[in-house]
Amino acid sequence: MSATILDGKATRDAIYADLRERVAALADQGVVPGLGTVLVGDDPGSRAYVKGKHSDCAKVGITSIRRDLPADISEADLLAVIDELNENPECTGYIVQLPLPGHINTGRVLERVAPDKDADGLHPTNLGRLVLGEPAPLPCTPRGIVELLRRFDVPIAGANVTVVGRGVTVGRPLGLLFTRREENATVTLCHTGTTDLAAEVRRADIVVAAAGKAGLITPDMVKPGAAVLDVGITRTEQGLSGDVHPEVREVAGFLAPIPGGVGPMTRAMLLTNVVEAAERAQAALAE
Ligand SMILES: Nc1nc2c(c(=O)[nH]1)N[C@@H](CN(C=O)c1ccc(C(=O)N[C@@H](CCC(=O)O)C(=O)O)cc1)CN2
Repeated sequence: MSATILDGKATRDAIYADLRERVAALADQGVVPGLGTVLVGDDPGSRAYVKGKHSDCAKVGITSIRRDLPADISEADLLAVIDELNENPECTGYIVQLPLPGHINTGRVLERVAPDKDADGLHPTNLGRLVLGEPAPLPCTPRGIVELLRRFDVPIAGANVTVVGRGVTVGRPLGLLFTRREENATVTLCHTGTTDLAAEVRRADIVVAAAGKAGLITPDMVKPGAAVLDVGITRTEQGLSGDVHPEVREVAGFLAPIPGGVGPMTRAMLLTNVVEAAERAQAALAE
């Protein structure tokens, strides 16, 4: 039996149809959401992701603002760009594309983003709000994963979830999301110090692989019928590889593959965060 594919592209298209209507409703009230991106250097992957974000904005009717900066920019000059976007009224939300070059302190840069303009949900204040269960923009990949599972009716409440990878953009915030009351799952967060990864994966109803190690999750590690979501991307001369071995498709009940699974949802959740922030600001003005 082959897994049902969690189709991120079709789901993203449905989300964009809804966002287009919400952006039009905001425009009727004189509000135009604007997404800014800050890209440092010329890593081809990061360039492609930023380009994708701007083409998505055009599809939905969001204004886009680009700040493409040289790889050797000083941290002080980068912080000045952040300050400018914080003040720019056309930019209602923005992101700093990660990873940043090694000479820049990523934490210091993300902390400088105004929390109300943090479209990525990665500002410490917004991560703190997530811990506290307060409304906040949610990190895009974790939010996209939960949204994809919901839309395909994969049961989350009561599920045992194993997340492989403890990075700040995926693994850690995803653990927080799955354990909120709304989701009510039980999470095991695995990392390089996990002693028996296969055992942790084998007892999971939902597996999220975000380690960046091609083919790490093999069919023998997966409980038959489990939902498996691939997030780790490794680029080789032969093309893209995910963390999930291709033969997992024969064991899993649901599979979010690379490409076409979680990635398109990451993009869709970014625009959702931007539209929601504009709606919140509009509602506050109307009060
Ligand atoms: N500031 C941020 N930086 C990064 C994030 C993030 O959410 N915020 N996530 C990733 C990169 N990323 C978006 O920025 C991203 C990664 C992958 C995809 C995607 O659609 N992937 C395709 C595969 C094609 C490919 O990667 O070449 C897919 O899975 O179908 C979208 C966005 C790190 N940085």
